[in-house]
Amino acid sequence: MHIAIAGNIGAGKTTLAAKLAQHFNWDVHLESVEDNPYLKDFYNDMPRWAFHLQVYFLNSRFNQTQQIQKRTRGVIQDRTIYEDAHIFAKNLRSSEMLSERDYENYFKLYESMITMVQPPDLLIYLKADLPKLISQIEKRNRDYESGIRLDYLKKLNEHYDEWIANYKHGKVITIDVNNLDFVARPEDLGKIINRINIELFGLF
Ligand SMILES: Nc1ncnc2c1ncn2[C@@H]1O[C@H](COP(=O)(O)OP(=O)(O)O)[C@@H](O)[C@H]1O
Ligand SMILES: Nc1ncnc2c1ncn2[C@H]1C[C@H](O)[C@@H](COP(=O)(O)O)O1
Repeated sequence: MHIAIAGNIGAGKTTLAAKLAQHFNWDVHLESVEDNPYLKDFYNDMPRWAFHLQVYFLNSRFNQTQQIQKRTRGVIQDRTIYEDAHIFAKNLRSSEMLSERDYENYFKLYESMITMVQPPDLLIYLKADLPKLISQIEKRNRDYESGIRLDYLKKLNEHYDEWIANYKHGKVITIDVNNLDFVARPEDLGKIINRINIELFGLF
C-alpha cells in the first residue's frame, strides 16, 4: 500500500506522515530538505536558482518513487513528483521566475520520467489557508523560509486547487486542516485514519 500526502509548504505533511507511519507500522519517505544543495540559495534569489532546484527535486523525487515501487511494506510518501511539476515549476513559470525555454526543457524531462512512475493507492491532500500555513511555517522556524512571501504561498494554493480538481491518477481525500490539530487532538488524527480506512479498506 502506498499513501502520498500532498499540500502547500507548512500544511502538515511531514507531521501527518510520521503519525500515519506509526499508526499503520509502515515506512515513511520524506523529501530532501536539510541536505538540499539549492534550497537556501533559491529562497535568496528565485529566478537565479529556480531551474537548478527544480531539476534537483525532480531527480530526487523520481529516485524516491523508484524506491517506493520496490517496496515490500506499506509506505507513506511526503509530497509527490506531480506537485514539483504541476505546482512549483508551473508557478515559477507563471511568475516569470523560470524562462519559457527552461520550463519546456524541464517539463519534457518530467514527461519522460512520469511514464515510469506508478501513482499512489491514495493521495491525501492537506488543504490549508494562508494564516494556518504561515503560523506553521513560523512554528517550524527554518531560517531560510522566514522570507517566504504571502503572495508565493497564495499562488501555490491556487495551483493546488486547480491541480487537485483535475487529479485523475486515483483515489483522493481532501482534508481541510484549518481547524484540525492532529498533533494535540488524538480524535482529529482518528478522523483522518477513519477516512483512510474507508477509502482503502472499505472499513467503517
Ligand atoms: N495539525 C497540526 N496541528 C498542530 N501543529 C501542526 C499540525 N500540522 C503541522 N504542525 C506543525 O507545523 C509545523 C509544520 O509542519 P510540517 O509537518 O513540517 O509541514 P509540511 O511538511 O507540510 O511542510 C511543524 O512545526 C508541525 O509540528
Ligand atoms: N519543487 C519544489 N520547488 C520549490 N520549492 C520546493 C519544491 N519542493 C519542495 N520545496 C520547498 C518548500 C519548502 O521550503 C521545502 C520543504 O517543503 P515542505 O512543504 O515544507 O515539506 O522545500
